[in-house]
Amino acid sequence: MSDLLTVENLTAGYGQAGVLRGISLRVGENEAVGLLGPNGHGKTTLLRCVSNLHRPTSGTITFAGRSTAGRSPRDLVRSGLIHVPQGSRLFPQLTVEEALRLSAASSGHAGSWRDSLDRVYSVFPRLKERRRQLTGTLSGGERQMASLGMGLMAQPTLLILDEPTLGLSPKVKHELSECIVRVRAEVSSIILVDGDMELVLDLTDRYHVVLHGDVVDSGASDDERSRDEMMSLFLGGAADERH
Ligand SMILES: Nc1ncnc2c1ncn2[C@@H]1O[C@H](COP(=O)(O)OP(=O)(O)OP(=O)(O)O)[C@@H](O)[C@H]1O
Repeated sequence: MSDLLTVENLTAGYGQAGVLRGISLRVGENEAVGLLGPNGHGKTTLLRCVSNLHRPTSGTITFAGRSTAGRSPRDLVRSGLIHVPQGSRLFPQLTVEEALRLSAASSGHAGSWRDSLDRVYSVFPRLKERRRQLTGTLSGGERQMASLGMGLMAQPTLLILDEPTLGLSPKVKHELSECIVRVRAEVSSIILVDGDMELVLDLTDRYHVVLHGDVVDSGASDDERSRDEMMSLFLGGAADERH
């Protein structure tokens, strides 16, 4: 499988505080990769570096065969690297459909918005029902669907989803995860970060555990053996924090 994204020896932080400590990973074409790990260990920072929303201190990132260094987030969006951030904000005064169209236009796909819209509505029937509703009045789950839908409207090759189910009830989470299964059929590759380990493993092919800014464990997501080991890594990492 050829690589769509490679991250090599990446370091990054905020001021004097180092967060990423030489982390490396790769995402293949037609692959969904999950990032797992306790809060505050650098997953979001890594994703922000990949999208050039945060500048790494050292290391290299290659997307679709080209270095991302020095490229604007907008340029990366136009080349198919789409990041749906944690708690992403919508435009509350726009209807669902207006927000979806805006996403197509701002990512350089204004000409094909109708086809994209049909695809998004087939992935998220709930968004079709709500298409004339202002996004500011959507429920939490619907808001997440709209954020993911906006991501799809940008015609991603790599779709980065950071905590899509954060704060959702189990029922809504289940509905959203079914949508993510359908999203997978629409895009080449996905990086998924979520606090729900089972959900991440169910929706991905491979996983990495990120602890203290580095990958400490990786494997196939359907490998039962690793789940227990992962839990102890998590709990060990969280325990380190408290000491
Ligand atoms: N803008 C910022 N300024 C200073 N420190 C930050 C900033 N953003 C994140 N951090 C710190 O960097 C560390 C890593 O945070 P990051 O959000 O990357 O972790 P995470 O693994 O994604 O956690 P979570 O799952 O809680 O989002 C944390 O200690 C966090 O407080």
